[in-house]
Amino acid sequence: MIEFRGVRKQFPDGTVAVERVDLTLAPRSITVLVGSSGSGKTTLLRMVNRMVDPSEGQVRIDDVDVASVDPVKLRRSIGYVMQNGGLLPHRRVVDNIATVPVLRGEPKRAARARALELMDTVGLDRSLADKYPSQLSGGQQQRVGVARGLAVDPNILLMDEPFGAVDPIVRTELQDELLRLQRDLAKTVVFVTHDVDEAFRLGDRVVILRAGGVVVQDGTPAEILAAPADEFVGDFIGADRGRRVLRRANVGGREIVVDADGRPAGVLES
Ligand SMILES: Nc1ncnc2c1ncn2[C@@H]1O[C@H](COP(=O)(O)OP(=O)(O)OP(=O)(O)O)[C@@H](O)[C@H]1O
Repeated sequence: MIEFRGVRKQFPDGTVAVERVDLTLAPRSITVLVGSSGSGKTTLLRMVNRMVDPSEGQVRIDDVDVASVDPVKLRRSIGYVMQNGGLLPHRRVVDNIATVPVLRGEPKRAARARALELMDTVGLDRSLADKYPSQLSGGQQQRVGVARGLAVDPNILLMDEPFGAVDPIVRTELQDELLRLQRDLAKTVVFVTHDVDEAFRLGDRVVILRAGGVVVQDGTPAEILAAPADEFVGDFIGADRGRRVLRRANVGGREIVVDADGRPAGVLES
């Protein structure tokens, strides 16, 4: 379980990135932090593995204040997937995946064998193992990033806009893959995005932030859609603009559902 208790972050230049956040994230589920650029999502995420330390408050993992844990040790026990995969360009795919286990002292052969298994897990063909990141497509690179995040067999997986740099079709594939993986692996996932559709698709729970790092709403996608906390949230999720409004329509005696633009969205079961 990850807890943020009265967490605030003010950087030395005076910028307040996170303003007194209290959150408890359920284990083995996906929590998505969503908000526009600069709303403090990345800062909040990085406090979990101490890439950023809070100015006030505490972040606790399973009831231990992370401030009391050696940051290097902490970072090597938590999976971290960043935008563009964050891969080392001069290392082969298999070595990229095995990086942290090797740093932790695992024998190279065992780490490489496990890296190959992880390639299967994330849907990468093993024939790509000896390629360099630049020889892979964007989607394949993101999969390598996910495999690398899983390589230390972490309980917690932090994902910072991991699918931001790929086209919409690949993005949907990667989202499906993450949901499938999560059904099998059941990690505690904290996922950052600025895309509301991605947040609603992936999140068991969604935390909406606004500028200055203030949490404006926190709930399941259904709760947020049913009752946006305020105008800001309504506007942010597109409810106010009618973008998410679905209507019934009757076509040839069968009831279907159409979206705000009149496009068919599905059929209505009685
Ligand atoms: N090291 C730093 N020093 C000063 N200000 C910073 C630092 N890191 C981040 N900030 C500021 O803190 C605020 C929150 O940044 P953060 O990266 O957490 O936002 P974000 O919601 O993740 O944004 P994005 O979606 O653009 O990545 C921004 O105003 C940013 O400019």
